[in-house]
Amino acid sequence: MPRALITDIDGTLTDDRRRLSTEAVDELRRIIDAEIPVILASGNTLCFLDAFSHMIGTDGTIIAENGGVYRLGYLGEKHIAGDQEVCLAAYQKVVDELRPKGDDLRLFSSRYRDSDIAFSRDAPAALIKEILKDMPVEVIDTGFAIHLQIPGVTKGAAFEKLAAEMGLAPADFLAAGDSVNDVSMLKLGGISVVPANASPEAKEAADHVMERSFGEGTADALRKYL
Ligand SMILES: O=C(O)COP(=O)(O)O
Ligand SMILES: [Mg+2]
Repeated sequence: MPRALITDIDGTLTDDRRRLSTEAVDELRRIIDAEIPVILASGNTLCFLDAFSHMIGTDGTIIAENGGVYRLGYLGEKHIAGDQEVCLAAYQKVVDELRPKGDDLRLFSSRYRDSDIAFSRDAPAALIKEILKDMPVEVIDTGFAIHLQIPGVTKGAAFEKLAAEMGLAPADFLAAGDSVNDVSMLKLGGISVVPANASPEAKEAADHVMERSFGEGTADALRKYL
């Protein structure tokens, strides 16, 4: 049985409007009080995750920017992976191509990002992938934002490094996620679960698809496996 948790946030602990599930928070606090280690893993920024970690009560062990940034505890070294300059050049190429056609592509929290680029879903990811097909970037549509990240910089890659720093193996973890940016960590978890709203790729990568959606489905998984 798992003895640690790694969980995504948007769509896994929240609903589709990013409203946090109080049921999920109650279950997280129960396992935190049982001294079960928790990694928060998100496409959001480090400062978002620091605030979230304090409000939930975890120890600040986080993966941000889909694995572009990760850190053990609040005081651990802030590891930065990838190359934001390459992602920025790719974003500019997309803007040059699509803004004249009226697509907005608003940047999300760019001043607080160290590794990736995230922007609004104002154009289909498939079109953005086509525009960037000759550039060394991954286009990741999480359902909440589109991210540009360097190949190999994933939540799963950061998960392996953080677990080692924690003296644990990925197989010791229950892994919970909802979207394509969680597949790499779902495949590494000892038991992987997704709520009913998860994307097809995430459902494919998971061991169990919960009956309920969003944070309530994840709360059911935490109750069942931790
Ligand atoms: O940042 C996003 O696009 C989605 O965030 P998540 O990884 O917590 O679901
Ligand atoms: Mg998510």
